[in-house]
Amino acid sequence: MTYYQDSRRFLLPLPCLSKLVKMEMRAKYDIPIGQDLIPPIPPLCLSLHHSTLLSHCSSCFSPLPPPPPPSNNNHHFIHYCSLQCSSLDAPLHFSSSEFHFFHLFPQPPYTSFPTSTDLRLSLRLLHIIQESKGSFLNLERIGGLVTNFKKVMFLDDDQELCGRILDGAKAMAIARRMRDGLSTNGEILAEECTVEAAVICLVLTNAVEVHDKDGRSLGVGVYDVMFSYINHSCSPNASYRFCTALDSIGELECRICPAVTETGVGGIESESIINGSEECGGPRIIVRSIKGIQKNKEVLITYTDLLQPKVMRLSELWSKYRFSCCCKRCRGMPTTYIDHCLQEILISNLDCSNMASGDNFVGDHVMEKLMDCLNDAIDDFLSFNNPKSCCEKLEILLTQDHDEVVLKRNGENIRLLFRLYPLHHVSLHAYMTLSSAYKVSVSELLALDSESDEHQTEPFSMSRKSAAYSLLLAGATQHLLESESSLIVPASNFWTTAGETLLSLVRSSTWNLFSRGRHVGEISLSSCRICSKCTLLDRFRDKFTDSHDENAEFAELTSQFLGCVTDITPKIWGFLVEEGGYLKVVEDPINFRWLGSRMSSFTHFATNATSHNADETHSGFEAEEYHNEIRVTLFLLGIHCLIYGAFLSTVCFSRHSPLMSKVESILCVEGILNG
Ligand SMILES: C[S@@+](CC[C@H](N)C(=O)[O-])C[C@H]1O[C@@H](n2cnc3c(N)ncnc32)[C@H](O)[C@@H]1O
Repeated sequence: MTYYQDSRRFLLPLPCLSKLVKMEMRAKYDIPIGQDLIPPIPPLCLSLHHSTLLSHCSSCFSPLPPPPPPSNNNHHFIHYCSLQCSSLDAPLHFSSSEFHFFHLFPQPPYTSFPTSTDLRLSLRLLHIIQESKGSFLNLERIGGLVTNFKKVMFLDDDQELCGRILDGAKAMAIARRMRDGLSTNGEILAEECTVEAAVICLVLTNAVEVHDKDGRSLGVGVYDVMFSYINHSCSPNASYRFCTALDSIGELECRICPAVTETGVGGIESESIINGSEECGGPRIIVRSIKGIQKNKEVLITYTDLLQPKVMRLSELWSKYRFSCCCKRCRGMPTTYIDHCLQEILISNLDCSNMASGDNFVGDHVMEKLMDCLNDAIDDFLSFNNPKSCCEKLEILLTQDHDEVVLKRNGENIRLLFRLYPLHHVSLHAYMTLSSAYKVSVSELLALDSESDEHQTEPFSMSRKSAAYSLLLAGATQHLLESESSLIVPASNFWTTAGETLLSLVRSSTWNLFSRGRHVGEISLSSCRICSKCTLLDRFRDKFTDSHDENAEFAELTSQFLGCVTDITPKIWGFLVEEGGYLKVVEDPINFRWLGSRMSSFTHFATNATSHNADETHSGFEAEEYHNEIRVTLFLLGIHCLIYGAFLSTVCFSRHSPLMSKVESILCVEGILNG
């Protein structure tokens, strides 16, 4: 064995540096959009986050009833929902030395990458591999799974990460010694915990966050090669979801198969591959096509947030997975439309057309400044429980000119005046945060005083803003989806949220204030005709079944939906944005043609904003009629958004998706579906 001496004086055995095998998954046949590609796969092993240890079963991840108050007798770190789960998982908890790890480190000491959860998962995995007689001769691939060990520990210049992995490996080794009744006093040398370090690298390379049906992260898991061989793309053709062991009944053929992309010494012996046990009660993973995939084409998922601009995606993929993405979206020359929008800023005091092509001096400084402002506002909301201040800061971030002194390549200092582009990724984050921060402010205000008229107008104005921002976010994502169809996953969430927010505005009691003394009876919204122009509701009632051509159905329903919302939105947008602020700049949240003309002459951006005083000429009975009409139109729009969001969720996550059930129950409450 060759030894390698690195700058921190750790002595590690240098693994074989030969060319490595690279694996991927390919489609066995032509596969249309919206198809499950593999049967649900059980996990190899799982670990709950520290924050969910008390609330969820450590074996099957199902929610537990609230725990009894702590006593001297119930000082357990992990809990189970049943005897069956306990008998399945407790032996691994003890024999992997996870139990001893908890006793050594009752409070999670490792908070950054690798976290204490990663280390517990690594202990479990190491034990499972040893029990299945797996080999540790090739530390680049253990149990069939790639570790990136050499890249992380030897070739990379991120010494901090390498140091953290070694610290974690030592902590694992101490827990394992304690389990074996050995002394834990002496210092553990790096060469004594090489295998532990390699398993941590395996976990960092292959583990996925496991979510519950509401999208909350419960813990992390490693799945076998059928999932772990799937590579990343920023323009993926597949998504994944989790289901319980009970949900996964029924036979499904595997439509994808492993393929070797680069062969070399140290290939994969089929007997060294480990598989998850069907007995395991933990969440299964299923992969699904979100685009049509041709036979023999590679199946790809995303490892990162696709609404980030290229530079942020590349940096995250490098720091977490140690590769430079060369997918078609990252390679695009010139930059793809979506990446151009996500990073575009509008400079008002420079003639950009006169800038030399090497003058890309704006990027990093400006991005950092914008991200700082965004994070500061989000902190006010989430850490300091001050949604109002968050909204104020974000409205300023979106509306005002920012200035920044930057250094040009030629050493010259230049003062830039710039503003966010409405489709910039910081703008999209701001819309998302504003929608929920206004919603929370409404509940807080109503909780204070819901009686007087005076106290109803402010929450009503905030409800309008919340609805407007959620519609703008969904519309902006749909606009980007037209050039990058893998955005279907966020689009599904955003349309559903927009639908819910619009319906909650429709149900606001403040509408009665517009009745001028006369009581506006609850207008029977459910009895108004839903829509004669599209088949969305009928298709929803059929649960989007019986399609003979999934690709064509997707295109058809999208076009029907866009046709309807493009017609409906201008009738209510003026009303939603009446309160002013940044929203007044947005001419239309669905059809972004206005961006072209408005953005090319930036100086007109703020001053030319459309005036939406839609009801200034209305009074008395007219005003009442006007508001009833607005309310019905908002309702109609909300229903369209909900149904389309549910449709997209069936494409990404099947007809049994949680969003589909949520929309079903909302439509039942609204009287549109029979319960
Ligand atoms: C979960 S594994 C995927 C399967 C892996 N290719 C293998 O050979 O087993 C993740 C690792 O695969 C590699 N990988 C995944 N997507 C990639 C991409 N788009 N470009 C380059 N390497 C990629 C990286 O090394 C990454 O850390």
